[in-house]
Amino acid sequence: MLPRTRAVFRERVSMSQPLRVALAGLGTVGAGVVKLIDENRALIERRAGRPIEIVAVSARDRSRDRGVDLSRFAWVDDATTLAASGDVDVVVELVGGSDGPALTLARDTLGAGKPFVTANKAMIAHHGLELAELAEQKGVALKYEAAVAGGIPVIKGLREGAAANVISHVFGILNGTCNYILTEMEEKGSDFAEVLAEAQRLGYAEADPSFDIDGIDAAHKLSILSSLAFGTAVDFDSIEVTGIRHIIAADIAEAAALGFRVRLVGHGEESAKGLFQRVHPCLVPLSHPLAHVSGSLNAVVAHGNFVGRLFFQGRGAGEGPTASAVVADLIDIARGETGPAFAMPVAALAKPATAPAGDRRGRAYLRFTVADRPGVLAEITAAMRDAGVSIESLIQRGVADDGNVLIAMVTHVGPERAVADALDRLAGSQSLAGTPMLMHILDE
Ligand SMILES: NC(=O)C1=CN([C@@H]2O[C@H](COP(=O)(O)OP(=O)(O)OC[C@H]3O[C@@H](n4cnc5c(N)ncnc54)[C@H](O)[C@@H]3O)[C@@H](O)[C@H]2O)C=CC1
Ligand SMILES: N[C@@H](CC=O)C(=O)O
Ligand code: NA
Repeated sequence: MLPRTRAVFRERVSMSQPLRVALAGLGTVGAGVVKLIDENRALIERRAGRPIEIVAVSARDRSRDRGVDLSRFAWVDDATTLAASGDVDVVVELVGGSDGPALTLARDTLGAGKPFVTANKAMIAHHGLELAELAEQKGVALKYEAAVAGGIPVIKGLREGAAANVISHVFGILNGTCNYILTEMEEKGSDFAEVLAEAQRLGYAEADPSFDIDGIDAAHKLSILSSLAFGTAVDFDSIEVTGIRHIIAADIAEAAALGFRVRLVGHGEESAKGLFQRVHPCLVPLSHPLAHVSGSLNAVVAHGNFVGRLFFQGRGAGEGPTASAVVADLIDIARGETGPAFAMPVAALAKPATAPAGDRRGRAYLRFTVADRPGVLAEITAAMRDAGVSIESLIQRGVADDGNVLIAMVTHVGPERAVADALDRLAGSQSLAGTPMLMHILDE
């Protein structure tokens, strides 16, 4: 054992050495990290207390022009070998995918006792607890600020800033692609497919964009946020997930006529009934701040028992904002941070039961496309009456090109199970020309 003065001296020396970074994945985010470190190098060194230097990179295609000079870095064909390299202090994974090379690299890096940074919410949602345990055993950091809400420092905000609070709710707009699509449809009346293609071009969408539009990406992020907010084990499997695929332009127009905007919202709540988590398109009243979160912006709201309501907003996707979060994690590591990856050590995380959705109360939006004949509206309202659902407002639009009529309504506050019951009563009705659309209303 070194005498104390020599140990302190050795630590000072290593803290003044550059932090040597290996980067796996040079797509939207990876290229952004290279650009950010190049542009803000001097500032980062002052803030981190030591230089942060990329020393090795790996991607599928070596020849692609990414707008950055890669010739100064060692090129590695097999990213999984980066973990074992003696020249690398920390590995950054920006490849994606919950399993495969990303997971191998995470296990190998942490297993080798090196810190690991990732933007990969799919991997953290599915394997975060295992990786966090490994990081704890090895006494190194597992960091993933970019994985939730891109550039917004919401992981830090909940894990550190709000750490002294009991948090009862966390909810927000967690997918930039969906928010961009919904906003463009609302503002320009654009077509869904056309806007999705633009979101892909801008680098917002996942490799498989169905993860975005079917709500899976938002669910990955929600599972992580809930864990941080409530001190519970990450629980992706119990999340109820509905995406935006079935929203039509008329829903957006009717919502606007009724005083709402449509947003994909991830919602986590912990109560005596257990943990409730849902991702679903919601109608958000214009008076609510989330209604004004547009384009690729994300926002997260959390309620703490001492701090009150917190509202985080910023860019949730894209090269610059995501790189900003990745490099912030590197700065923490350069400063010597090694705390638990989640709200507390993995063994201390609670495992609550799943709270039943039907017990919840609220208002709902329902849209029916129906045949234009007498008695149809009466049939729908009778199903509502029989299920105990009270209607607050209702719009019926005239005959469309296909001969159908659109009926949109907002219910009064009531149990969600009653609305589900009304829809069950109408299932198979000859009057309906398509599956009804149900969206809950965000009233908190
Ligand atoms: N694009 C965005 O706005 C955001 C992305 N993320 C996450 O960041 C990660 C990266 O996303 P993007 O940069 O958008 O993806 P991308 O598809 O643009 O880039 C992926 C990169 O990984 C490389 N790659 C693929 N397989 C590889 C392998 N076996 N070995 C080495 N490299 C390999 C590809 O060649 C490419 O350079 C994903 O986990 C994504 O979910 C997180 C927040 C925002
Ligand atoms: N595909 C994601 C990217 C960031 O996480 C999104 O659209 O939000
Ligand atoms: Na973030």
